[in-house]
Amino acid sequence: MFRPILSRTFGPRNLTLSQFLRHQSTKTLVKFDNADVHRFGIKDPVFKNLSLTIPENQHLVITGPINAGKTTLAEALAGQHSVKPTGAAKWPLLESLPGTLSDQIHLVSFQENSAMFSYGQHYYQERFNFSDPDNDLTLSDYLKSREKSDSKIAKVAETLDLTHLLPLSFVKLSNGQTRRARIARALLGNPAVLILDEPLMGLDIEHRKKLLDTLENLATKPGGTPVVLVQRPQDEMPEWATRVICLDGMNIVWDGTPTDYLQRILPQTTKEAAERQKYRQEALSKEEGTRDLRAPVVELKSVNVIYNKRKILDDISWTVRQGDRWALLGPNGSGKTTLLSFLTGDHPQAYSNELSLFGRRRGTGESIWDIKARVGLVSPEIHLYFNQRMSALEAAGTGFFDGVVPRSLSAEQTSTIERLFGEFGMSGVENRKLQEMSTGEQRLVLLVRSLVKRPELIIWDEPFQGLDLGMIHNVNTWLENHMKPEQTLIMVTHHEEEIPRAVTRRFKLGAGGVDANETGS
Ligand SMILES: Nc1ncnc2c1ncn2[C@@H]1O[C@H](COP(=O)(O)OP(=O)(O)OP(=O)(O)O)[C@@H](O)[C@H]1O
Repeated sequence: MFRPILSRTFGPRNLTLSQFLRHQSTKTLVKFDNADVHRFGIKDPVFKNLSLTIPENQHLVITGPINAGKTTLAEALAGQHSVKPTGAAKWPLLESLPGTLSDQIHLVSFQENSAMFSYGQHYYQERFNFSDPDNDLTLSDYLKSREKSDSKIAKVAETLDLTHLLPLSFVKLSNGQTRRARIARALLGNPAVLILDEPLMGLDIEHRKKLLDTLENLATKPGGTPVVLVQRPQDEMPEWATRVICLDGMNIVWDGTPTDYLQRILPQTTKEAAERQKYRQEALSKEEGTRDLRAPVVELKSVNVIYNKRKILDDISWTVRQGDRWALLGPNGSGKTTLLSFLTGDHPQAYSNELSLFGRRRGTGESIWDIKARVGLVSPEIHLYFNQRMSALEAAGTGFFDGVVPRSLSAEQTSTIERLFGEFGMSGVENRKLQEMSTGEQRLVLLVRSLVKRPELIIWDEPFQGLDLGMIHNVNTWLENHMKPEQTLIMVTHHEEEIPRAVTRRFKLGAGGVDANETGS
């Protein structure tokens, strides 16, 4: 007896006939066959004997810890590195298309890197100068430099929730808005293949979902664009991903389905979440009854910030006391960075609001530098100002002077930095240049910079961008074991699961800074 042909299965993967025929006609997007991948100017290959085949209908996620080789693999897939022997890397799907690989494959990186962005032409406080007209490069101009058609721009802007920001100066966009703008520009390029390196970084939960939905649409529609995502292990796995590759130490160490991948990491994340909650509750109950005795470090009373008739912060009141550890939360554009700029002395509207810092009302004679001397700050914006040729020691050392230009350091200052590098698990990093370091490592250097002068108030705005779980663990251990009880911490994150367990309080801004609320845990 024969089974009817339509109910028979074919091939090693037991596909139905129609699946089998589709499978047979599926082209290969890229194939590396025992390839040695070389970086320009470096003798030894960065990947040795790399064998990897990606069919066109596969939706690939590349993940792994810091320095695992994720970005290098993405660059290799985009044809940006030389490969030996000749012919060991092929892009069969693209062979018949006009142009070069770089015309067809767009690799967009979202890692902080001052060289990628013309921020240097601007001064740091410029963003907060509400009266500056929008006659700079606007978001609309920025998108037009890639695509002239207004209707195409309007469509992409709507998909990524950027429409209301089109007339605004690019420099005034919030961190998450800037990233969405860069993704919009990448989508407007209409590439044959799109590779995105950490696109979720800095996006709030709603916009992460929106972006993944947009990419799903792009990748899975008939005749869609193959999309490859590079992500941190702890990032959301898109439902439409069909394959996950894990790298470590410049090797592929795991290759499988998203379901198997999630099963591998789920038990660990669930256990950690339960431990965090328990630790926080204990810390909160310990301080019960004593908190009100501690001096206020920050007091905001009915603070308002309005830009061009738009209320960014609306009637915000908040008291931060010495030794508090706060998470400042809220969606992209809700005003978190604006609020923090009040606390670092950078916002011109601080004087017209009721604000006291370190027990002194703003506008009663102290300078910006008096305030900065008592505050240690890390933020994605500050990161952009660092010259990549600086060494880790020089970059961290600028924290003593509240600037971004290296100055000579005393032996005592150098040994403070060395001690902090050790406490953050990065001993021996002093002479490495920033440009040789991953984003996460650079961010750790800047975290050390924020601590060198042992500031009374530590402000970490999205400190964990680009950090892997091991590095986040090191920072948490530092907070628990080395932060002084009298030091105060305020940190911003978009990832609930990344809030260190030592951080016991939350202050949440709603869209437009309204509905601010305060919770103990
Ligand atoms: N000078 C300005 N003129 C007009 N609007 C501005 C100006 N500066 C900032 N904005 C707007 O203020 C809002 C708040 O920006 P802010 O950077 O404080 O948000 P955020 O909560 O830190 O966002 P993210 O999570 O994306 O970092 C944004 O919508 C931004 O576009």
